[in-house]
Amino acid sequence: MNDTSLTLMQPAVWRILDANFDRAREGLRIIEEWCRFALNHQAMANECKQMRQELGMWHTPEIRAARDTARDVGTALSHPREEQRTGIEQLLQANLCRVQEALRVIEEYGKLYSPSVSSGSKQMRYRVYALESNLLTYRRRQLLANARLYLVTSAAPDLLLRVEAALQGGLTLVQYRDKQNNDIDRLAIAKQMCQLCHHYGALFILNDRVDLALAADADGVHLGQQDISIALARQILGTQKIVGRSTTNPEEMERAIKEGADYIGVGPVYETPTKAGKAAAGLEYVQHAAKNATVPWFAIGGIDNTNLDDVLKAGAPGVAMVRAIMNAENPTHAVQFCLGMLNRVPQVGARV
Ligand SMILES: Cc1ncc(COP(=O)(O)OP(=O)(O)O)c(N)n1
Ligand SMILES: Cc1ncsc1CCOP(=O)(O)O
Ligand SMILES: [Mg+2]
Repeated sequence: MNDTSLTLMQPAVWRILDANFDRAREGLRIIEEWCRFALNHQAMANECKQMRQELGMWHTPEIRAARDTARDVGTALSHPREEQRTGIEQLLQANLCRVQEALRVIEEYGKLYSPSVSSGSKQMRYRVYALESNLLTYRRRQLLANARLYLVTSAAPDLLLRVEAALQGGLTLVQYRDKQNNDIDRLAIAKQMCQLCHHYGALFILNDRVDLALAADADGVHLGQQDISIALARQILGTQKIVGRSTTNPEEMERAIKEGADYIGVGPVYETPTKAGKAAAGLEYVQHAAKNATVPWFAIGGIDNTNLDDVLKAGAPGVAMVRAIMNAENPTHAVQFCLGMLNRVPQVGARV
């Protein structure tokens, strides 16, 4: 490019850089506020702050002087998706994308202005990708730590409608458990259920199958005692996904926690046709877990509104249910009733 065309082009490049320095800083500020005031996460808030300050140093007076908002034809442009935010996940995701796009623009047009700014913007974009992963991971673990009610699904002709009804009741943790369908149907259902859960800000866990959990981009997998190791599950899913393990006695609990389970199932508390042939572990094991579990845990097995109070009195901070919700006439009301009982009992000790 010759000097003349470069000189003619320069103001336009400065305007582009000016707009994108602003976009990147504004987006980072929005994410920083959530990290600071909602998550109380100083490290992530500081990471946003440091990147904003670096962008401020690159945003020179000559670039700012090129601003011409009056003649900016883009100020009148909009899209419905820019106007709506259905939840905090979508708000954060929209601003993370905004920052990443702006940094990509700065990287490209910066090549015509300052190679160091261009390369610096590229490095900063990777920091924003890492921030996005860390934010998502933190959000998953926060949701898991705060979950009191865990729906484990069973076969139903209106499965997704029932799960949605349960989510509308305030459910925040769902496990898709499917012992009948072939893998093609399982994966199709898993992808739909995952999308549904995320729309409601809930976690989606897949039972048994790490491969399908990976393919469906589930938030995690639940492993039984006969399933693969947690280490192998993490090798396949990555370290940012949730891995749960079933336990029926103190030895299995100790082993599950030692191998790094993010949460454990404790049960079956009572015998249940949903898992026929499995002996009940009883309330004694719930009491043992209440005294000894050092990770989030959920009592499971034969629990419904007739015995939930007993399970809570035994010390369970959270419960997993299949029939009590899946077979309920109104899953929304069933979830609301159980959450009402669960939330009346303060969570004893940290669930993290
Ligand atoms: C929360 C929770 N706890 C225990 C189980 C049982 O899982 P598993 O032992 O793998 O048995 P199946 O569910 O595969 O029959 C669970 N699914 N969820
Ligand atoms: C999957 C599983 N693991 C232990 S008990 C159980 C099933 C619980 O089903 P329900 O809540 O209908 O008794
Ligand atoms: Mg299993």
